[in-house]
Amino acid sequence: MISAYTGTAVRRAEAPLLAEGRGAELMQRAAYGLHAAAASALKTRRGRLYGARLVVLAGSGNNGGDALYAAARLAARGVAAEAVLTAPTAHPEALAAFRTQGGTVRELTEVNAAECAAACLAADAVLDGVLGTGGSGGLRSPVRALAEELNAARERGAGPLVIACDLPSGVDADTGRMPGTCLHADMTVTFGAVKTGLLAGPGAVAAGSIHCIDIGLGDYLGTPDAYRLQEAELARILPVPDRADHKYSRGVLGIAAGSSAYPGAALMATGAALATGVGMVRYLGPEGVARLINLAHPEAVCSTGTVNGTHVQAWLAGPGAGDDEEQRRRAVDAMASGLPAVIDADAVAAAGPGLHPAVVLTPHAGELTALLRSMGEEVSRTDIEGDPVRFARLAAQRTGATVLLKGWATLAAAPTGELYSQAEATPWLATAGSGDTLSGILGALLATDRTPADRRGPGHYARLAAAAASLHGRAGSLAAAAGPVAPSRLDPQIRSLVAEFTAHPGPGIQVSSKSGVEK
Ligand SMILES: NC(=O)C1=CN([C@@H]2O[C@H](COP(=O)(O)OP(=O)(O)OC[C@H]3O[C@@H](n4cnc5c(N)ncnc54)[C@H](O)[C@@H]3O)[C@@H](O)[C@H]2O)[C@@H](O)CC1
Ligand SMILES: [K+]
Repeated sequence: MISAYTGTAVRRAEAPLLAEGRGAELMQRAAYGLHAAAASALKTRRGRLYGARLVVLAGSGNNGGDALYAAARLAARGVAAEAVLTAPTAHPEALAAFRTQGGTVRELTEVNAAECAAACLAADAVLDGVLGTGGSGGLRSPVRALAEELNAARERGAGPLVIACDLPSGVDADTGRMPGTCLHADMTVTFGAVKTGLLAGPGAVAAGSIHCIDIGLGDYLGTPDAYRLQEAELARILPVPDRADHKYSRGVLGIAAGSSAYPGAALMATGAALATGVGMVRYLGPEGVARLINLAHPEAVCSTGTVNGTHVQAWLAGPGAGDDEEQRRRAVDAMASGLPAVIDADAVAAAGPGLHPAVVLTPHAGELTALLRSMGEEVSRTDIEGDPVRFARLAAQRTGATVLLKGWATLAAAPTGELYSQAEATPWLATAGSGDTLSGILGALLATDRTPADRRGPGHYARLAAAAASLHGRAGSLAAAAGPVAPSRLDPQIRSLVAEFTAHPGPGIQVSSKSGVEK
């Protein structure tokens, strides 16, 4: 599992080490890791390191110091390195080390901005050391215009490899907010611990791949702010029946989804739940939809009954309910049943204060906007997309439910503040029906959850929701390898991932850190 910390927490952890006079040592560790990651990326890109062209953008702070020291090491290995100073001052020792290794230096001004941008665009790689955890507000002129040119080149599929030092400059390390322009990266080499701002919101989009370098803050970091599940946790969470099991003990999921207007949602949710592995699906809904379900999934047991008269371990309600009053009623009853329940799509609007953490609301940003407004919060969809950590946590805290906020990085927030972020999804999953399959996977994980009640600590349901988002994202990415994703055809990928994870728990993301990041 990856543990993430706010930038503020990382700075707090550094403070005692700085007080002991160990700042330079920490910076050398950071710079060494950054240089090694950059060297490896450059070798992959152009075959060899020697002769590569590098531009380092260096701001006035320690972030610029890290980048200059790393560039000095690269220059010592035969890289042609130029520094563009984005502030009137730069870390003096790092700048001297860079010059000693033959690096050339110029200061960015309004006058030479176009030349500096051209140098960046002609380089093999740009090291972004403009702002780190000490930055506030977005990038300012003239480096803002330079960043915009590099971002535009990236959009066209051109331009250099951009490697962010600690975090993409202009991203808020605590939250992932992007108050103005930020420089988008192909990879971010972050120090001490993964920052929450790299796992959520615009920061997660801008960061590219994340590499964490251990600089020895482990003992000082405290409680993480957020988590990302890896393969090992998925393997533990996915349901595996044992020999003593029968269909009821494995877990029965009640699904109240679909309507005569939207029957497909019920089909996709049921298919995904069966592919994830439940003992039984009990479907409640209109007879016409039930007939379609029985054609596609003969193992589902269908009726037109009520939530309160149906025995299950967990509920899934809302997908495709549309204007069907009976389905809406069932969603409300599922929320009030006291059982774990996934509440999706239109049914999210019926949520409000007084729920419990085993109720998992699964809105996208638009549905979360409506929910928060219904509780008196003045918020727009843009606000939520810009700062999803804050609003996912707020919605969980206001409702008492767990909130799974869907997006590029999907967030699962518990009412007690625990937060998970999963980003395995492919943009091909941004298509109608994706939410229905995600809700089916999550419904299955709730119904088959065998964690003893006294071990379901705070954040338990956020963890299950994150596991569902991860499995869904991975299934979508597998399917996308063969072309555009159709959520109704995702079941084989879900099944094969469940088989793979439950047979052979895979290794976690390779990270060099012992502190802040666990496998
Ligand atoms: N403190 C430490 O011991 C370590 C820090 N490390 C690095 O140090 C970074 C933090 O360094 P700093 O605290 O010096 O902060 P930064 O390097 O992030 O930048 C701070 C400087 O930028 C200015 N600034 C803030 N916002 C700005 C904006 N929007 N536009 C222009 N200038 C702006 C500030 O006035 C200040 O001079 C980390 O991100 C990391 O890269 C690493 O070297 C590891 C050790
Ligand atoms: K940076």
